[in-house]
Amino acid sequence: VPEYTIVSFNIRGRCEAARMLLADQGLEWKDEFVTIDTWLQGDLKAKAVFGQLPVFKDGGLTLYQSNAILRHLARKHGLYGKDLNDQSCIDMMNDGVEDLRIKYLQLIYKNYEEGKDAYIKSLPAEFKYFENVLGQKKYGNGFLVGNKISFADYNLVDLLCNHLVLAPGCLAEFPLLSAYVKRISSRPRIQAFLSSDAHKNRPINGNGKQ
Ligand SMILES: N[C@@H](CCC(=O)N[C@@H](CSC(=S)NCCc1ccccc1)C(=O)NCC(=O)O)C(=O)O
Repeated sequence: VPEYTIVSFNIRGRCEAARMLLADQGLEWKDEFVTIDTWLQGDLKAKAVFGQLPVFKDGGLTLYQSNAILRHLARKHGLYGKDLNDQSCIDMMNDGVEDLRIKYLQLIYKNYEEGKDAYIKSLPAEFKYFENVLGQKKYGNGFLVGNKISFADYNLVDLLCNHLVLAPGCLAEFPLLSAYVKRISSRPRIQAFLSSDAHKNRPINGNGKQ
């Protein structure tokens, strides 16, 4: 029986990065999808620490907050760098990814029709920071920090994949970011996960906009 359970809406949303991490690491998990009706009628929301999904269960541990879930898995599975400095740099990078994710979600859920064009025009200014980070890597632009994948990489790749749906050419002027997304998404288990029906049939967001 898989030790991990993800309880979420049937969307990629804030959990797909964790699913990508689990798949890449060869780890099993169970997905429990909650409908909006169940969520609003049931006591799931009332029991949720912040009244939100996703929930992650690891044996007796129940975790909310998608970034806390990523960090928990990173600590358990060696995806948090080689030392304390790496951990802090990885935290810094993941906070940068979260900043962009919040902007993306704001567009999707609050301002899609009116805000889409301006948001896409603002992307080069956002992406150039990550392009610069990859350019500083002495390991040939391998990962955000050091020469080993971390939870921040799964989080960024998931978010960039969402952006490639929103604006297909958005990485064209960022060779390092384009190569980075290709390289990580073609890791065998990630490639298998991304081509699975489970992934492909899951909408990116909860309101059908992408
Ligand atoms: N900081 C949290 C944020 C979790 C979150 O926003 N969860 C949303 C759903 S996931 C998401 S990306 N939300 C974006 C906006 C949204 C709100 C309500 C429903 C669907 C989407 C949620 O549970 N909404 C239901 C509710 O609040 O009753 C995290 O990182 O997990």
